[in-house]
This record gives sequence, C-alpha cells and structure tokens, in this order.
Amino acid sequence: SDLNSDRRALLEFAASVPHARKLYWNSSNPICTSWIGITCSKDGTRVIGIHLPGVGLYGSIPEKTIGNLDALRVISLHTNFLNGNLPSDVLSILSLRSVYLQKNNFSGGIPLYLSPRLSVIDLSSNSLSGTIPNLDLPRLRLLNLSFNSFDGPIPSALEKFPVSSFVGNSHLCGPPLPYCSGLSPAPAPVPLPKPKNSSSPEMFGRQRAVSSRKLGTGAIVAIVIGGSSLLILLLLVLLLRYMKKKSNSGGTRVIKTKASSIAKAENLKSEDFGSGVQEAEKNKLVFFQRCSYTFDLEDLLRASAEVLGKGSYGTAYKAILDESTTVVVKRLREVGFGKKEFEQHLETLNGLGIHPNVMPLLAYYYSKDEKLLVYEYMPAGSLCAALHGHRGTGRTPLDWDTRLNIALGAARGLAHIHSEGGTRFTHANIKSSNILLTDGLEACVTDFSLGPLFPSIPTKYRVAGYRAPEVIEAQKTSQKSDVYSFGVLLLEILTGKSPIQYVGYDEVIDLPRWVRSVVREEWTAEVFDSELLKYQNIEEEMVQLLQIALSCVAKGVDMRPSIDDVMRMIEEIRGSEGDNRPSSEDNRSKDSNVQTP
Ligand SMILES: Nc1ncnc2c1ncn2[C@@H]1O[C@H](COP(=O)(O)OP(=O)(O)OP(=O)(O)O)[C@@H](O)[C@H]1O
Repeated sequence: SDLNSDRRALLEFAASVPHARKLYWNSSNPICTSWIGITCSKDGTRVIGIHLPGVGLYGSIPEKTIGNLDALRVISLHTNFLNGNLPSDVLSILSLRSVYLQKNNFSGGIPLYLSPRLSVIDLSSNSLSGTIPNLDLPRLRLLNLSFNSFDGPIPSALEKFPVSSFVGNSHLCGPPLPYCSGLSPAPAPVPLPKPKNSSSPEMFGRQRAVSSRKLGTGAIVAIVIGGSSLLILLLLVLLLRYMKKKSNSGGTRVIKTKASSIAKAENLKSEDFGSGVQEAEKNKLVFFQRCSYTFDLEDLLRASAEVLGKGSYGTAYKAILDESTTVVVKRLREVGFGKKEFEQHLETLNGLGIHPNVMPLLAYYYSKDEKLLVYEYMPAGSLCAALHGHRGTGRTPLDWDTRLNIALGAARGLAHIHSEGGTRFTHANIKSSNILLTDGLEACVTDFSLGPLFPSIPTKYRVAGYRAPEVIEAQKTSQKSDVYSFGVLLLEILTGKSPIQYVGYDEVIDLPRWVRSVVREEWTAEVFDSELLKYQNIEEEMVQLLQIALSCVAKGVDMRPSIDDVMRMIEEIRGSEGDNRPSSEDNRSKDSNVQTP
C-alpha cells in the first residue's frame, strides 16, 4: 500500500531488487486486485489493464501461463528490459486494443494472430526480426515498428502508415520506404550499377535504411548461410566458365551479363537519385562560397550511398565520396518553384550566415527532373535517434549535462535563424530528427525554412506532435509557433518520450498534454526520463527546464516567450547550477541501490 501511494518508490524498489529476473503473472487468483499498475473491471473479477512502463522489469513474459486476462484491453510495459518472444497469448486476447511494448529487448517475430480489435501497436526500439506479417487489423490507427531488425517488403495492408512507423529497420523496403530492389540486401554499401541509356558514372539507387543497431543472432545466421550459398554459387559459375572456355563459347556470356545489369538498373531507376540529372548539366553543382569541398556532380553520382530516411521533402542519402569526404544529399520531391525562385530562396538561407549551431547548406543542383541539396554528414546522427533509438544493452544514454547542452545549442541555433532571417522568418519544422549532433554532441539545427519551396505540402503532413494549435487549426506559422515546437523538443529531452503519447485504451495525447496532466497530479518527478534517475542533484535543473518547456507550449501565442528569452533562461540554468555542481556524469551514484541490468 505504501508503494501504491508513490509510483516513484515502486520504480526505485523494482530497480533495487538485486536478483529480480522475471515478471510473474499471477494467474491463479481469479479475483482482480487493483494494485499499482493493474486496473480491474468494476466487478473486480477481471484484469482490464496492465500499466507498468519504465519500472525496470526484466526477463521474459512466460507464454501459456496467463490466467484470467480475457477482458484485457491494454498492455503497457514499455521502457523496461523485457526480452524473449512477444507474448503471443496476450496479444491474441480478443478484447485487446492497445499494445505498448516499445523500448524493451523483445526478439523473434510478430505473432501471426493478433487481436482483431487492436487500434494501437507500438513495438518500436526492440530487437524484433523477420518479415512483417500482412496484419489484417481494420481498426489499427497507430503502428510503430521502428528501430528493430525487420526485413523484406512492407505488406500492402500497412503501406498507409508513415515512414516513421518503419524507420530504423535496415533491411525493410517498399512503400512508404524506398522500393525493394528485388535483390537481397547486401551487408555493406556498394557502388551502384549504371542505369540504362546513360554514359554517366554509377548512380545512387540501391537503398538501405541505416541502422545503428547490432545484428541479432538470426541476422548473423542468415548472413552466414547467405554467404556460404553465394560462395558455392560463385564456385559453380567459375567451374561453368572454365568448361565453357574449354568448349570455346564465350560470346553468349557477354550478352547475358549486359542484359542482367540493364535489368538491375531498370529495377533501381525509380528510386535513383541523380536519374533526373541531364547529360549537359553534369557539372552544374552549385557550391556556396564558404564550402571548401572540391568534388563535382560526377563524383557525387559515382559515390556509394545509403538511405538515411525519407522526410517531408524527399529522401536523404549518405554519400561516401572518399575516405575523408562523406556528405548528405537530399533528393527533393516535387518543388513548387522554377529555378530562379529556387535559387533565390537558397541564397536567402545561405545569407543567414555561419553559426556553430546551424547546419549550413554546402551545395545544390537544380534541373527540371532533379533537385538536390548537399549537406555535411553528421556521424553522431540526430537527437531523435539518440533519445529514442534502441534502448537495450549497448546503448549509451545521453546524460543530463549533454541533454542540457543540446537544448542550449538548439536554442542558440534557432535564435540565430530567427534574428538573422527577420521577424517573419521561421524554421517551421523544429523536431528532434532535425537537431543533428556533432562528434562532441553539440546541437546543429537543420532543415530550416524548406517549407516555402513546397507550397503543395501543407504543414499538416509534417510530423504530428510538434505543431502549435494555431498551425493545426489555421496553418498559421510564426516564430512563436517555432517556439511551441521547441517546447515540445525540450519535453522530449526531459521525458525521453516521443511527442505523441499513447495513454490508456484508445487514447492518444500529445506530449505537452501528458506532461501537464502528470504535473497537475503532483507527480512531477514522474515526467522525467527513467534514464536520468541514476544521476544525482539534477532535479532542480530538470524542473527549471520543465518550466521553460511548459511556457513554450502555452496554448496562447502571446503567452510564449521568444526564443531569445528561452535561450537566456537555459543559459541561466547552466550558469546558476552547472558551475556549482559536478557534472551529472561524475555525479552518477556509485553505491546507489538503483541498478541497471
Ligand atoms: N546532415 C545529416 N547528417 C546525418 N544525418 C542526417 C543529416 N541530415 C538528415 N539526417 C537524418 O536523415 C534522416 C532523414 O532526414 P530528412 O531531413 O530527409 O527527414 P526528417 O528529418 O525525418 O524529416 P523532415 O524532412 O520533415 O525534416 C533523419 O533521420 C535525419 O536525422
């Protein structure tokens, strides 16, 4: 009963039990007791909800031992350390509507039979693998399978879900991700074959989403088997060649080879970036003056490439030109402007000048069929991946000092964009995937003000959760709507949660609303990311940043501070507290009873 009154105590308790390995489901007692994390039906006979997120549970959920859960509607065990297979018994319970098992260590595949009533499935940031079954779930509204190890094509029934539902699965393909090449994915980036009708160098085309996750045992076995089969095939081909040479029949072989590379290029064509580059314009890559790179368009097209992801405005590729030069190329989708306006807009962006927290545009290419933007590649990835990427073993969570520093850097970058661009100039797409990280984990704001190039893409197609109420209702963007999005970003840094929160049965709420509801219940400490709990003496700073974040996400536009004010307030947190206490990294409690597995 003590624990019931203080959920934080439960969390600490759970994490401190040294030999706890398993979560046991008490199936023998048919009477449901509303204990913390368990909700019961009114008559007290059946469990209808299991809510134990972020409480340090680990071990696997046993199959076939689950008793009276036949009225279960929601299972929420996300952000724990659970492993083993997904509990297929639970997931097939007919009454089940919402599944939140993200940020655990589950492996294996998705069970073939799931409750037909499911409307929310979040299995992101686990170690799940295999192909995704063609789930026939008519009520499914929210699906998140990102940051796992799924492979193969995305089934047709799930094509309607956004890219964000699938990102971070290195071998997954097909809409809404890039089309499948028809070839087995290769384990390492390779230069790509020449497309049909082109004397140009090799072009980008083979697309593989980049994942920072480790290969699971299944993937390793698949690679070993695949590798051995290839070797045997190669030996066979060599043997055949040798025999053919002997019988003097080399001509046919050449023709066959040619035909097969054309077929490959045909397959790749629809997704090649550079396929719209016109022969006469091969050298028209326009560099901005401050750029010291010396490559030209041909070098760029010849480079091996990987898909980093698809965003609102097109696809981003990582292109490796040589050992010391890696860039990011954004292949833009339908631009709403002619060349002159396009160039003018990019000149305006370039005119914002250099700032350490703002990502500069290095170069661009414009032709009728192809528009490319070139940026420096940031190997440390984005804040989004650092916060929400795989949470299993091997992950290095961002410590508090780093988070605060990223918040400050991002505020400085946005303040620069606002002040240099003029009062009406906005970023209009602030989100954690647009905050890139340098090697030293400094923030770098990217993708600013690209919206005007795409008048046909309404703001509503941008990632949900970051848009201010006035943007949702009236498409009214301003610097204060950027501040709102920035507030959501701060909440993401503090809570470790995505901007959209799934709560209870079918309910979806945005992060500001969720945080406000928790704070109102006087459970302020509960909003903070469980990964931050191991650091000491940071609560006051976290609460201060929380207050800033909540002022940014005020519903009334005039209630929100300017980004300059936000920047100064964050600087004050660092100035007042940071100087007087050791860094959160040094301050990690060595003898704390809070243990991680
Ligand atoms: N310069 C870069 N270095 C490293 N990663 C990058 C770089 N630019 C973009 N990315 C990453 O590539 C992925 C795709 O980026 P992209 O900008 O195309 O889409 P997005 O940020 O998801 O959405 P949007 O287009 O709305 O900004 C994102 O995960 C992003 O963090």
